[in-house]
Amino acid sequence: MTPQTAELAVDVRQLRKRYGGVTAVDGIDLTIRTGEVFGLLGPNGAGKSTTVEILQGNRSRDGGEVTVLGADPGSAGRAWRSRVGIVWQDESAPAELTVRETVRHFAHYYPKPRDPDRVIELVGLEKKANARIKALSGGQRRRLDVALGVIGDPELLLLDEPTTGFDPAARHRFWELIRMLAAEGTTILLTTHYLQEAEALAQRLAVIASGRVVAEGTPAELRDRHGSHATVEWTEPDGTPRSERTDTPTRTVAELARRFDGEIPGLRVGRPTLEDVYLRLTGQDQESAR
Ligand SMILES: Nc1ncnc2c1ncn2[C@@H]1O[C@H](COP(=O)(O)OP(=O)(O)OP(=O)(O)O)[C@@H](O)[C@H]1O
Repeated sequence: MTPQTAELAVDVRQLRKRYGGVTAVDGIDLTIRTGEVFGLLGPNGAGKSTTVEILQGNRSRDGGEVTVLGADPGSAGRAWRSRVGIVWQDESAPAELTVRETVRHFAHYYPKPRDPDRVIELVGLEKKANARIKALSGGQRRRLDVALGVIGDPELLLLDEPTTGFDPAARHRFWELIRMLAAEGTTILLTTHYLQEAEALAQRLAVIASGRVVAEGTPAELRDRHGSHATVEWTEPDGTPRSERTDTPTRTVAELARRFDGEIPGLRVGRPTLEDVYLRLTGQDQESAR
């Protein structure tokens, strides 16, 4: 193994997966460095879940090479599994058990688990520690799923849409948890539909559409590379609102300042958001404009 590959927690080359006549993953390359938080973005049906399931070793592939923590997930054993944290979307934990009983029960599966009560607190379920699973709300249930994903103190955490169904406070609490795990050195891959979430958490992102990577980089790189124009908005003295798309907003503002001889009424300079870039990259900007 070269030093470079040793630094990679996930190394995917030309991954392919078909379901009958449907090509779900069409030659994806992905590298995730050890200790990095990596976001996988893409519209419904882009191939995100399929990719994550292959990385987890829960789905076979039709082509390509996949290395996760130094092993092929298709053939890796139990010791490898205990190093990878997975958050299931349909966890079949027994509904009659309480939250604390469930987390303690799952802790037994791992050689070096985290403290169950600490994990319950981390996901914000301390007030529900003695509640039965069947009495949890959907969002509380998802938080329990996250608790079960991190109880084994994994080196790599694979999260497929972890915050779907969370209220805003729970989402922010989850972000804190991810940041804390990342600060402790956990490598994290998460798929999400929330651009704000990707931007808040991920050091690098890949955008996939129709089973292919259409862009990869830091959120700032994606914005700079794929969303060049800024928009300058102002109001004319007769009250008419005006706007101009430009690559040189500073020059536009300077010209306006000269013309207005001082304050420019209604001045706003907008840069494309990651969401604008994402919609363009995935071909959804035309769709949403229609
Ligand atoms: N078990 C399956 N059998 C047949 N087709 C499947 C199966 N799982 C996924 N697909 C198809 O493969 C493609 C990729 O699906 P996948 O679930 O990986 O996308 P996704 O990016 O996770 O979407 P979403 O954001 O909606 O969860 C879709 O066209 C989907 O219909």
